[in-house]
Amino acid sequence: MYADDMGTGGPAEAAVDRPGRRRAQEALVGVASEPGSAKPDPILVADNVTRRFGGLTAVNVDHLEIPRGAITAVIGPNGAGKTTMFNLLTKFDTPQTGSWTFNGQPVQGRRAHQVARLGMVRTFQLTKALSRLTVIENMRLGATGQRGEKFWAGLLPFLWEQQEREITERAEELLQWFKLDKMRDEFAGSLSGGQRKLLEMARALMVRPELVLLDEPMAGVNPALTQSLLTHVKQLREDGMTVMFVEHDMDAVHDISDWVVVMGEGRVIAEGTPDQIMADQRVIDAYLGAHHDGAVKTVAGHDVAADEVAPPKLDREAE
Ligand SMILES: Nc1ncnc2c1ncn2[C@@H]1O[C@H](COP(=O)(O)OP(=O)(O)OP(=O)(O)O)[C@@H](O)[C@H]1O
Repeated sequence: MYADDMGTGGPAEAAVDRPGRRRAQEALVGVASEPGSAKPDPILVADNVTRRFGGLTAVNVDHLEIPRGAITAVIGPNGAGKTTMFNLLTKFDTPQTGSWTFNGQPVQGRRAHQVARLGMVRTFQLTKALSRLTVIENMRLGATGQRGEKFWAGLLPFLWEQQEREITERAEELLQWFKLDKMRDEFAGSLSGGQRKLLEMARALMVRPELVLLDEPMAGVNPALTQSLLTHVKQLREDGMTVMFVEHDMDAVHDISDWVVVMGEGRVIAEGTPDQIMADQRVIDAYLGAHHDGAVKTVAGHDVAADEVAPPKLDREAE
């Protein structure tokens, strides 16, 4: 895990070679580009997940497998059910039907904090950093559930103190990695929107997750911090983590993802590599292309009206 490298100046952010990326992409060679396709080593497998709000079916996913060690983007028009799906998978919401396993273990019957302890955590579209707590206090809260969870640690103060010390050390390391260490004692409310997104991601990592779900991590973040965020997400993959992220910015999707899941009206309507997805006529029709609902999209860093959007041709990440 990357935490071990962090004490010595942080992970190799500038690393040109990305074995994690190569591994993830090689593992996906030969995987069918179709909804519900089987993956060689899925970390998450979901079946028959439905969530209705009154008469509206927000999520209706027959089968979904998320490849381990890869970055999977979840894209789709507004209201497609992406956030609701994240809420369900991490038990922030309850479906009408469905079952899913994480690392082969059923998630049913567990609550959100227990799911986090299993190793699956999420961040939110609107950051949840508690503005009247300092940055370090927010980080320490991210470890909730670790603290005092062992019976003997609760009884023996020195064990508890040791755990507290470890939590603080990890928080300090993560803050350093995200370059938030100078803001350590500032109120989270005084951070910029982008810095709060970084804090949110750093806080999610407090529980040493294996799968991180990021809901629109780049939304509202200025270009300089966007790069930093993308670099951090790529580094998670290098450190062996699996990432799922909801994103509308197709540049970001193409830049960092190994696999793309497209949702429409609650269903998974397509899956594939970024190149396959951007050339998929159904996806162009449903989301990327002329029939999109008039929203403005970002292509190659420029905002254009949706009906001007051809399947984007974007520069690939430097190998
Ligand atoms: N708590 C709720 N009560 C009623 N309807 C809801 C609720 N949460 C979501 N919905 C509806 O479910 C549908 C899916 O919403 P969701 O937020 O999951 O979409 P999304 O794909 O994440 O959209 P966006 O890209 O705009 O964030 C929408 O029609 C939304 O209005």
